[in-house]
Amino acid sequence: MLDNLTNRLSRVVKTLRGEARLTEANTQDMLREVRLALLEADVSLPVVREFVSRVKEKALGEEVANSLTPGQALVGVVHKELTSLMGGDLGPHASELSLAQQPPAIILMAGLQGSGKTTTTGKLARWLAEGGHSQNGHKSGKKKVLVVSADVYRPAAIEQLKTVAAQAGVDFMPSSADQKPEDIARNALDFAKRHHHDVLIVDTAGRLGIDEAMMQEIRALHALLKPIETLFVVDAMLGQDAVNVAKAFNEALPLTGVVLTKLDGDARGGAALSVRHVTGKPLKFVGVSEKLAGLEPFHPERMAQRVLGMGDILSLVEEAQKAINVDEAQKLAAKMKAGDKFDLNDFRAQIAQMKNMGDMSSLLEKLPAQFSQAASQVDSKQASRQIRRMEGILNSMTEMERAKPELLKASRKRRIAAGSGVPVQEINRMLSQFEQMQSMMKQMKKGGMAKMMRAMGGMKALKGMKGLPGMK
Ligand SMILES: Nc1nc2c(ncn2[C@@H]2O[C@H](COP(=O)(O)OP(=O)(O)OP(=O)(O)O)[C@@H](O)[C@H]2O)c(=O)[nH]1
Repeated sequence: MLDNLTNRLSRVVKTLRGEARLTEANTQDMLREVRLALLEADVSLPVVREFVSRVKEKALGEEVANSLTPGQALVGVVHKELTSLMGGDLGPHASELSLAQQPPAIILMAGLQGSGKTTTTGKLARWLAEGGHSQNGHKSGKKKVLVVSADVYRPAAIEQLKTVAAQAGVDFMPSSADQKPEDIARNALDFAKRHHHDVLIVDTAGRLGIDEAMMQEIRALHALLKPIETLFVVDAMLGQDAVNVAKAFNEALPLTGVVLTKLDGDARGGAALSVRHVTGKPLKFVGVSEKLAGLEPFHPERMAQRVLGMGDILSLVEEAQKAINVDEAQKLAAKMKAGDKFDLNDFRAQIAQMKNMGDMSSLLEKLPAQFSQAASQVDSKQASRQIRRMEGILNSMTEMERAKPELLKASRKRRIAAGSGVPVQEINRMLSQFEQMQSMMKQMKKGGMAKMMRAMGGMKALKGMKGLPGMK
């Protein structure tokens, strides 16, 4: 469901690295991606518009300014709004079935032909009989369930319900095509009362499209039975059409909830959000297979998390902050391995990567034990300052100069000093340190080098570099 939202958001989170906070400008891309993802998933346009504007409002609001990173803040806002769109705003138990009625609690099933009404009746009966139901978050035990079909137009429908009732292990009330739907309902209710059923589920006739006769019939059944739950069953594959069907049923009947079936198919899932939005009624269940066990209670929060692939995105946010460019890191490592070709251009690239990985202190914390002792003696603030100064120097040099710093004349060094705001002595010191480092590299054993590379930031990005000795 809504796979694209995860993908698109991941991409946006990546581009947000390095941004200090969410602004009108940098959220624009994100909002466009969210919009596209929802439209691709078949969510209807008005719903998309409203959702996007809510995310925008929240993202630019107060809450975000104080949060850790823009990426996290953003995903947080989308998650919250998605939960609310899926029904989280209706309260924590809105998705639960309500059965708190003098038994039998009656559930009326409504929907188009082929939407999965009969199958869902069987699934629901089984689920209740097995004690899957909970009230206010607490399990409420196994139920004695009776099912009946008021579909007098299609005798096969009655047979079908009989079969699923047997599979579900619940009681089935026979009915026949020559009876009136209301008589069937009355008889079933009477039978359920006499036999102390906790729940009576009434399956109704479907039509190929919305027609007035069908609506009247189900309204009459509703008036007679006064069900505590009137569930609208809708096929997720209907896509945009689901909205119109949902609207018609919602106007004809006081629906209490929605069951979205066939979510296991090619359905893009967006219908769920639209239906929820146009009816204002909670999604209570989703059908995820043809089998009787294929029914899942709907949890807005969990579904939103699943849609967002929350774990993945959050770890991606962290990854993005480290912002290690894998290609770059591999190139550098290859050069360091060679030992001699590592010049100031590479050094500059490396500094940029280290900066992206976060401040020095957090970087040092990630070092393995053998390095952390030395690291603890480093003043990380000072180190960060030092790195910034080195970067200033390197940025003031040309690429050619960085490749062959030994050619730098004194007059040129003075100009670099002026350009970077760092005294000439410090430039000289840096250059000679770098020279030492280069010769050290040449001498260093390859295994030792690999170890050092791995230590630098616990570089996940270097994982793929099997070629280096000492690398796993
Ligand atoms: N894959 C999948 N198939 C489902 C699901 N729910 C129902 N189906 C299938 O959808 C088809 C129609 O389901 P029915 O339960 O017969 O539909 P109905 O709404 O009762 O149709 P009528 O009785 O004609 O009004 C059947 O082949 C079911 O097996 C589901 O969640 N997933």
